[in-house]
Amino acid sequence: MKELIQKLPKAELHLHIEGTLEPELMFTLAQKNNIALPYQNIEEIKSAYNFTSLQSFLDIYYAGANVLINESDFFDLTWAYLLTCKAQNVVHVEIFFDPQTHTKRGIAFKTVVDGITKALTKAEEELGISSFLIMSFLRHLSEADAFETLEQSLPFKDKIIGVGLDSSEVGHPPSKFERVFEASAKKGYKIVAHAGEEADSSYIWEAINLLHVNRIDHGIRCEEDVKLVDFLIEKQIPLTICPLSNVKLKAVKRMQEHNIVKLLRQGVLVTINSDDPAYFGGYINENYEAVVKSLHVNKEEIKTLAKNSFKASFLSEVKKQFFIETISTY
Ligand SMILES: Nc1ncnc2[nH]cnc12
Ligand SMILES: [Zn+2]
Repeated sequence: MKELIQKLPKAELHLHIEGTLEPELMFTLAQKNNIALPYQNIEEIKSAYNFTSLQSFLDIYYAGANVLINESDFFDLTWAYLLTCKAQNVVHVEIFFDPQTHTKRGIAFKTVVDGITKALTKAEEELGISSFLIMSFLRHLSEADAFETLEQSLPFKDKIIGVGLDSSEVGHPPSKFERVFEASAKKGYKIVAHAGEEADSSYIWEAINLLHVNRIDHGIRCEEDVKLVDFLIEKQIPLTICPLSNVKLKAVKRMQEHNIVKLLRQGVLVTINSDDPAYFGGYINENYEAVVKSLHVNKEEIKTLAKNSFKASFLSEVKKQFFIETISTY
């Protein structure tokens, strides 16, 4: 199975580029940019990654992102991730970035976008990896703040395919951002949102009915509501699930209890993704392997998961079909 997972072409649809900051690069950039870290060495960084909830992770994740200052830092971060994609046969990526995490610290929107997109362009040319960029609004901040970010993004619209919603979920429902998502859709952005990761299934309904999402990020709490699961199946609204993340952040107790395979067998369009791989102990292949090990999926189901990653992507129908047919030959 490990060999099959490695060989299959895959797309990654739920990946926060700030969440690919490995401790080694965090340390190097901190020294280069003269940023104080609350850790003396790489071992101390790694041992801080013992999360009890989404918020306990986010506190450390935002502190880590403080080392990203220059365009070249964003380039190096993104390029390192793309090299891992190449090694794992990930051929298409749809990457999130959190503009507010950086603009709040005085880093220009342009610095962030230029650094990331230069790496994405190089990856297309040199590694054959295609990509789209999605900017996420931080839901713990205000609606006004999100509107300001939407405005800032407009000069870079040709580089950004869509908008998302992430950060602290409970207490910040999709309804808080209904108007800014409506404005984003009017500008032509595609729409995704984190929902039902920690918060209940009503957040998923809101993401569908109020934000009009193209897909749901996480969405694992859909299973609380049979009508919602039926709706996801009927409309084939994709869920971008991140198994290792869910266990690390205690959204799911143990991998053996994860519902991804149950949802897959019911006909939900689920995909496997890594979320913040530098923090959660694995990139995409390690997520597939963890699911195989604990949930006894068979070869055909693995292939379906890989096919789903293309089906749920923003690629053209022709490209989707090409990858789906290629996977069928394995
Ligand atoms: N898993 C996650 N949930 C919400 N916001 C995030 N930002 C980065 N990773 C996230
Ligand atoms: Zn996420």
